[in-house]
Amino acid sequence: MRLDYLTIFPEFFDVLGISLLGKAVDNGIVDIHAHDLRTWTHDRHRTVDDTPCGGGAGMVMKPDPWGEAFDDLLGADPDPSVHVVIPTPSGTPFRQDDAAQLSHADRIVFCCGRYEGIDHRVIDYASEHWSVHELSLGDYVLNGGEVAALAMTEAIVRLVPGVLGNPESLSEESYSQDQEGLLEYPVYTRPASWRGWDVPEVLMSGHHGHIAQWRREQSRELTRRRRPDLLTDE
Ligand SMILES: COC(=O)c1ccnc(N)c1
Repeated sequence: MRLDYLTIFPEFFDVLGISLLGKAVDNGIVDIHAHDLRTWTHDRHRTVDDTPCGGGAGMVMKPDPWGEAFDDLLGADPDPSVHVVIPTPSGTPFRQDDAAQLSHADRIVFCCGRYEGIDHRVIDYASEHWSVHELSLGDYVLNGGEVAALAMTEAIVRLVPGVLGNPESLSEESYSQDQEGLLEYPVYTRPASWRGWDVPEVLMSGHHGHIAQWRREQSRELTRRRRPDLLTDE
């Protein structure tokens, strides 16, 4: 899997060389390239933004640098197997299913906008050539798409075979299919008693059936309280 990041702050993505994702890069499972969008500017000030047509506050990212970056990175031939991800507060919610689908992609290009956003014609042009995903992490605004791109990257890449040491752990996580899309149950480890709080007895019983039932009940109760929208049968 090759991941490209178009951004005016490429140093944001230095962090991807650390920990699990760093190992995935070392093992050749993932190939990461961060690009400074100003590479594709030609004026003395390396300008990437301009005033919004129609007026309004702030600045909009000019289309030209993006188009020239696409030309260099992807060429002009349409290829639906290339996924262009635009992190934006106006995107569709990024969910575990999106991470799962994108974990099968061979190529993902993250376009990290700043200011008031990217000239919409960039998205229109990309949509004619590649598979475009305008995705939001949640109902809040960030200063740029970089932090969101990092979060999406981690959610996606950890699902790629060979990245996680123990793929078994994926099956019991929140939102995983094996968890019926419910929130993950509370977890405990030693000591059995800590500052007056004890590990639930059932988890110390060694009775796998009872433990599995307790965990299912905990997941459903937690989901009912925090995310009733995830409960399909109620
Ligand atoms: C500039 O990007 C954002 O502000 C952003 C991106 C993805 N999700 C969000 N909730 C915000």
